[in-house]
Amino acid sequence: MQIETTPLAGVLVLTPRRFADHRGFFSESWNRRTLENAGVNLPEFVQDNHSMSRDAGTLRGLHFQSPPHPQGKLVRCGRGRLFDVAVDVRRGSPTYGQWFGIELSFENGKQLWIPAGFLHGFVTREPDTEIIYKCTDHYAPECDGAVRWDSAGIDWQVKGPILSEKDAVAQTLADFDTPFVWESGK
Ligand SMILES: Cc1cn([C@H]2C[C@H](O)[C@@H](COP(=O)(O)OP(=O)(O)O[C@H]3O[C@H](C)C(=O)[C@H](O)[C@H]3O)O2)c(=O)[nH]c1=O
Repeated sequence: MQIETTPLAGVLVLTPRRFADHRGFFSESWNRRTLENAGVNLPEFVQDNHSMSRDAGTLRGLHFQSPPHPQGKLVRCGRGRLFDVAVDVRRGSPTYGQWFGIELSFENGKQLWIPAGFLHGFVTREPDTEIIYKCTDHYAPECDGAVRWDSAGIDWQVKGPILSEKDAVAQTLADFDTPFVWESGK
């Protein structure tokens, strides 16, 4: 397991080992003990999500769940290719409003750990792209929120993305009154 830090404290890039042979490959996509042995203690996951986006240029985000049901997410790409982004919205964070993006694909097997306190979104780079992610809290529609994809200065490298109705009318980051507080060292 390769573990890389990012410029946003708490956000990690994880790359599980792949055992390739003449049939293809095998990989442990999630193993708590492997991470704990490497000094990474993630919260408990209680829900797995899986979505498929038919067209390249489909953008889902920027989403969050506010307290009391904030969600940390461990994200990977099961098929195709996508650009995954986390935006720091923890009040008081030295990187408030900053974003980190990375290409996740079936080919590269990379995963992005995004703690609670971040907006999350992605744009697909290929048709029929599937995203699979583990969440640290259950879906709570009353806590579900969105911030406009184009209001955080993110270089999505996409023009006219395919959006849900909800995402098309979301608030801007400038108008967002974050419910998350920076807890240094977390
Ligand atoms: C998120 C979620 C949704 N739903 C239902 C609610 C809607 O009827 C339907 C589609 O939901 P939505 O349009 O919010 O799905 P996405 O646009 O893919 O949203 C997700 O995409 C971004 C990138 C995320 O990080 C979040 O997990 C989530 O916000 O699934 C559920 O039943 N459970 C859930 O956990």
